[in-house]
Amino acid sequence: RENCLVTCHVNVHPLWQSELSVSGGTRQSPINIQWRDSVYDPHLKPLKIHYDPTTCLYIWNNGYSFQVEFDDSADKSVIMGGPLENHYRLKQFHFHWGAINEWGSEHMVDSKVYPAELHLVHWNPVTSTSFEEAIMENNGLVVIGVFLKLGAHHAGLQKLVDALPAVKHKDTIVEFDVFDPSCLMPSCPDYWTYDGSLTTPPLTESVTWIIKKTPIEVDQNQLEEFRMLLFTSAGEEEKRMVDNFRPLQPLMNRTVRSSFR
Ligand SMILES: NS(=O)(=O)c1ccc(NC(=O)CN2C(=O)C=CC2=O)cc1
Ligand SMILES: [Zn+2]
Repeated sequence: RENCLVTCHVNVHPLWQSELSVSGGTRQSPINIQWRDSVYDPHLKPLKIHYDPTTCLYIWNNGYSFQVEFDDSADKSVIMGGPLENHYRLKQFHFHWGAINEWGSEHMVDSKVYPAELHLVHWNPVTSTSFEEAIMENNGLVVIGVFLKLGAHHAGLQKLVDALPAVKHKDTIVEFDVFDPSCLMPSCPDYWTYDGSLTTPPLTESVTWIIKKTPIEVDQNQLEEFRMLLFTSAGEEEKRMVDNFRPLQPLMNRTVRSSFR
């Protein structure tokens, strides 16, 4: 007897309903990372991360996700090494998640989807004079992707979760003065890297993606706090902020490199 559960999900967020893909895009994100097709690159160095917790400024709800913004006026919170030729400055981090634990991440690994994905967004101060300029530059940005899986309570994340009720509605903001996002990094150094794009408009093909192999664990309550946020502003009919991920994009003529055998 055919007994299958078809878990399908239709992304209805207006942003992706029109699924505007950059016309003629050849390096769009997110993608499904096929582990067996990724190529080990022995020249890839370990990623070096130096975040200064005092560069943390505030959290805000931008109508797509909640975002933590950093003071990027100096080389205080930077990453280097890995596939990078110079250092990149941390500008912001945000998350993507689903309405239920069965989906939510943007990238997938061998078609495995995670309940959520963290993006730490950095820009190249050597080739650009501002984040806004770097968005338009080829390889102007580096985004580190970290998968979240259901498991143990994440103490570091909880400080962030406790602030979410204050940014429930779109365009609300709350001060968030000291936070070290390296507490959200898995201890395993392994990553994949490939050339891609922003996953929300302007979808520019300016991103060197670094996707960590090992997920971090968060608990059910923490994921449910994400799902209490709203896409909508105060006074509007409430729309829960869930399923804020872009559908998979074609790999086209790209190779995903791995830092590990
Ligand atoms: N999901 S992702 O690919 O990491 C992705 C990352 C970033 C952006 N866009 C921006 O950062 C736009 N932006 C500015 O220009 C200034 C603040 C701000 O949020 C879009 C998508
Ligand atoms: Zn993102």
